[in-house]
Amino acid sequence: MSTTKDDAEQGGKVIAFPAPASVDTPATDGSTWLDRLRSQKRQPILPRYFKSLAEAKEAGKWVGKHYAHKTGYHLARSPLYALRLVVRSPRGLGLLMLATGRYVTDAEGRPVRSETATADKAELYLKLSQQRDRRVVLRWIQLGLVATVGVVLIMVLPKVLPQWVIWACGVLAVALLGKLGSTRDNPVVSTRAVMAPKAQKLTSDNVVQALSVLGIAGITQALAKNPDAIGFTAPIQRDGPGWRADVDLPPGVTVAEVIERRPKLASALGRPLGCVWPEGNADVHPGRMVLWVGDQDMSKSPQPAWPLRKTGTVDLFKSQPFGTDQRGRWVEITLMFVSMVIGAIPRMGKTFTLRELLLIAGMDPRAELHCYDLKGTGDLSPLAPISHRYRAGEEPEDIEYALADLRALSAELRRRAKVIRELPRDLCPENKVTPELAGKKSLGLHPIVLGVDECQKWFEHPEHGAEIEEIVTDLVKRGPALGFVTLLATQRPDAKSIPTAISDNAVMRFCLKVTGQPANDMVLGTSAHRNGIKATTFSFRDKGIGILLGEGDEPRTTRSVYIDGPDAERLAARARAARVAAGRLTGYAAGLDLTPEDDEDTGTLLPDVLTAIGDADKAWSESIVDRLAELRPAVYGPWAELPTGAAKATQLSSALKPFGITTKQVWATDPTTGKGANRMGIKRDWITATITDRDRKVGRR
Ligand SMILES: Nc1ncnc2c1ncn2[C@@H]1O[C@H](COP(=O)(O)OP(=O)(O)OP(=O)(O)O)[C@@H](O)[C@H]1O
Repeated sequence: MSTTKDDAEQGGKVIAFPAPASVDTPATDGSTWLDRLRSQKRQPILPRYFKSLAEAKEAGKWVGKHYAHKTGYHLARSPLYALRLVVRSPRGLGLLMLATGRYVTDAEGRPVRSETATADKAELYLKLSQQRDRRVVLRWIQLGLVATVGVVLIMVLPKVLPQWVIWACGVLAVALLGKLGSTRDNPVVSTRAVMAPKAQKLTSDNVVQALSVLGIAGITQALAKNPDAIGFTAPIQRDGPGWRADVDLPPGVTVAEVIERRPKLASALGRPLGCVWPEGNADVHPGRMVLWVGDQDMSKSPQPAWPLRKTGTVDLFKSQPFGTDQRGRWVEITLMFVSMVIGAIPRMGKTFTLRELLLIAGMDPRAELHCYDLKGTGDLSPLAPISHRYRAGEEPEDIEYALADLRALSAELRRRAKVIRELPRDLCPENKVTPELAGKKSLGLHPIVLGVDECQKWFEHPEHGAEIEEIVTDLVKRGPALGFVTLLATQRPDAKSIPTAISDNAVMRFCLKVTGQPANDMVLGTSAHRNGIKATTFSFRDKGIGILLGEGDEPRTTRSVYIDGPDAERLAARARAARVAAGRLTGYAAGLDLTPEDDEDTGTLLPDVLTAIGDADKAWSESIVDRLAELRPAVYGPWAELPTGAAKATQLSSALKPFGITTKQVWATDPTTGKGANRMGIKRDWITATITDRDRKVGRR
């Protein structure tokens, strides 16, 4: 141990203090040249739209449309432009002749010559006059030559050139003269086909100035000591339809403090609130801020075309485009294995968001939809043609219906748990539903999506509220691993509307505008407001805009896709067609709805199948489906439209499954060819036995 020179003397003894170890590396930050090189982030060589085919196509389409619009705009106005050119061409001709006259007569030298026309500058005047005479002679000769060539051309060309060339030259001459005859204040093309947004450029001075007036002590003190205390880690640049600044806040200041003061920041920058979006970059440190300032308010900026709007089906196990962020980039959402709570004050886009999510789910033909519109206005009615269970309203019979469905879902949850438990490890390594397992019809592990608008009406129900809460809590807690997706929307997010056991277990949250911290934290989680995750800062104009939590680590401000009623119906029709093709049209959508009295499907299917089999003791499923369609076209018509016999058989098999009836290979004769064959079918006895069994159960009640 070394000692310092300042060794202290104590009671005659000399105590040796250890020399303070130097902890700072003197010259550099301690890193090597290679370390510094490695810590640098490489910017992509190619722009994003070159890397993804979809984005390249989107960009190409956009550019094409842009120029097509401009062309169309100007073409529509071309007669007006032509008229202006014709009217202005005489003035153009006059100006041309005037300019020629001035050139030939050397008018530009006149002022100098006049100035020298005095007795004391006579010699200079003489020189200039002689020069002018020579120049004028030369220019007259030039003019003469040009005029002669012009006259000759006018006389000769019409004889040698085709008529249209002469006309084209004439039109061109008039156009040039018309252009010459136009003034700067009165151009030929006086309006623009597209208007560029007049957004102010964002500069580092703007940013520093704005941050300095937010009243954050850490920033104010740091700037007082050092005007460069706010650092910029990259040049301020365009990023999508706005400006992006990568800012290093002074030590000790966090991005959450700035986010909390977003309205003040917007005011300091002189921009609308919907344009100013400070975000944290948690990958770096809590003081690294990405400040994005849009050209337009988020609620007004155009949203790119929703990729799912035109074509395609969906795999719920994969992420799907849900909305766009402030910069117009798609925010994706994976619905499998999550439950979701959507909250907002009325009229902010909660139902639209729920409907969009249910439509996404509906585009996966495997997903079984259970849709409940407790407001009762029919907002979810576009989903009815693809729903397994659907109800609008909160009348006692609606609640009875929902309860029966929930009890069935609860039983299904238990069945699934058993199925998963008993599956071999290699097929089900994580003890949860996988895409492969969901695709196996025989296992019945397809996604089940429950969507409830104004869910508080269920939980607050005086008679059944407690039971509903118990079942939904189970669906939210145990359901995700077993293929249940629960989506709950409410306009009154408090502990009564969505019981805490449910909201605490919802992985995904989407909070549109709310008015207070309790509602904010109810949807986005405890302390969200304190941590700067605030849906209270949205304005009443921010329809469909909310904070999305649960997809990735960071909260993301997201604007859901605007899908109105007719649009939703069109999308649902597409989804229905996909279901019909896959033989997955079930329940309400297939005309086989639940009757609450029996807690299970009764409908008329079994007697109908019996009628379809007729006197025979067995029949092929495809023949039964055809006869069913003749019997009740409105109910079974879509089944008979399936393209193949196998698809019809699958459809009938899934409809009979809830009754415990499994179709099997049966021998029958093809009525058209008269040949016998083995195909999927049903024996009469199976149906009669099931009906007898059911009647016995009902009689026992
Ligand atoms: N993504 C969106 N983009 C633009 N406007 C939207 C969007 N979503 C919803 N809106 C607008 O907001 C209005 C209200 O939407 P919605 O009916 O979903 O609200 P809500 O919160 O469910 O209201 P309530 O509580 O009364 O049912 C809609 O009529 C629509 O015009």
